[in-house]
Amino acid sequence: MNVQPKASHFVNGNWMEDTSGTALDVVNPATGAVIARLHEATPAVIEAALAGARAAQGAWAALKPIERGRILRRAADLIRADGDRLARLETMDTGKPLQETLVADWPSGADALEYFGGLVPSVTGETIPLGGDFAYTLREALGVCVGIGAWNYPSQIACWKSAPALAMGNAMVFKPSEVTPLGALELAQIFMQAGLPAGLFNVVQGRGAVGAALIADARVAKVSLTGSVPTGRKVYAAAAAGVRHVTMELGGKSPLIIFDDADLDSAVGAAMMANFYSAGQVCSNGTRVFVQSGILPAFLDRLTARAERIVLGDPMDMATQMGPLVSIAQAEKVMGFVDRAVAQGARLVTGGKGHGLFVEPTVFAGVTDDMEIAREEVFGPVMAVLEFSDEDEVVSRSNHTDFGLAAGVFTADLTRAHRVIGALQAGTCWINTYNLTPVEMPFGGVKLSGVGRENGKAALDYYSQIKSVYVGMGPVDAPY
Ligand SMILES: NC(=O)c1ccc[n+]([C@@H]2O[C@H](COP(=O)([O-])OP(=O)(O)OC[C@H]3O[C@@H](n4cnc5c(N)ncnc54)[C@H](O)[C@@H]3O)[C@@H](O)[C@H]2O)c1
Repeated sequence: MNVQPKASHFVNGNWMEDTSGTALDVVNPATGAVIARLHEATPAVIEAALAGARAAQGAWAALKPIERGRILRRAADLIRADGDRLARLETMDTGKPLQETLVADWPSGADALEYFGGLVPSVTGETIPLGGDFAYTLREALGVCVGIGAWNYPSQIACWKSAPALAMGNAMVFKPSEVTPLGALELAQIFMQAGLPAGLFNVVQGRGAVGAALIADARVAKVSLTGSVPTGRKVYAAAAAGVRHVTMELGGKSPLIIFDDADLDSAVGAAMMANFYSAGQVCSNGTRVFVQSGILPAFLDRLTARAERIVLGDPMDMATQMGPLVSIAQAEKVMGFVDRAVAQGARLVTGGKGHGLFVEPTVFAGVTDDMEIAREEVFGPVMAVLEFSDEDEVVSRSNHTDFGLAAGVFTADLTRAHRVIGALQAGTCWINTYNLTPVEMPFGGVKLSGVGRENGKAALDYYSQIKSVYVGMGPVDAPY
């Protein structure tokens, strides 16, 4: 399958190339082969993208919302009609197994386009009676929005950001992760086929400096980043200089709490989904698995048996359940965490070996709160199991982190489930399941894990601003 795009960038409705930009080779993580050669955006490309977005946005915002929504819903249909090819491309770009990319990545992106396309015509302002006079509010677009993506769900991220942005009448300049640049270019083609006017969705490639150049531009009203906390700090600070709106979807070290009375198989299944899906490269992963003492031996037995059956291999093979990590740098980083966890006294229950970009599903037990493996985001298939005895203790230990992206609770006692969720400092929570992120549900973090929400009705608030209009109905009574 030839995946070399016609050019590196998609700007103002056309492919755009500038070979004076630094080379950007796209590597298939499973084979090591260079599958596409791109160039980073130069100042000329960035200027063309921002100018095109600025020029197109006003007329787009002036359309009836139902007309904008129709184009997004058409884009969703086009994605679904081409689902197999798009999934293969995503697998070649990321290394994630086809059995995942067929159901999770582009399909979730299509859901977002359909959802926000259908939702936006129902967005209204309010009228405020003031005793004769009255006020009303309008929800207006922000203008030009910049989206910056991570490499773990590149196409889903591009859709999750562009769908609410475009629905509300904004234009977007999207910079994919330099590690996975291909999916966003496909999305740009899909939007054009669906009838999106030129200039409203632009893709520019590049490393962090290209993202930084976009954010610094005075034409930009908002930046939405999916990335790590260190990058989030930089992007947030740069956006603050121009007082721009932000959405920050950052990292996590989320707790998954399993009480003695939980259904064992469901809890084990969820813990695996929370650590091994996408080879552990999921921001909301429940990487601190707190297990109550009474169920711990049975939990570890069942978990080990199931983890050792996970099929690692060629991600294009439908039998493969776990592919390589996205890059050799990421694999080396993950193996560094594994080695240090052993050195710090965590008990390796299963896995622990790396084979190039492939890392075995790994479980550590006997993990204590102070170990690095319990404090830092690993972003690989590495689960840390921590023992606890009572509810107050586990809530306090769960919250003992600067992150706050997600959390999960497994128990048969529903009162306890809601009580514990109420006490956890996390933006996205699950009871008796884990890592399900339907587009209807707001998603995002608290504390260092982020600001703002993607998905759900809430996301539209983050791509719009309120205009208040006071209407005077009588003579003006001036004191002078
Ligand atoms: N909360 C979420 O929704 C979510 C989802 C997926 C991934 N993540 C997080 O993303 C991280 C993994 O992704 P990554 O390694 O690609 O993240 P990263 O922070 O290294 O990069 C993210 C993006 O930011 C860009 N960037 C880097 N420096 C920049 C700068 N100074 N200005 C503007 N842009 C800049 C990168 O080029 C990339 O496109 C993990 O921490 C993970 O938890 C969060």
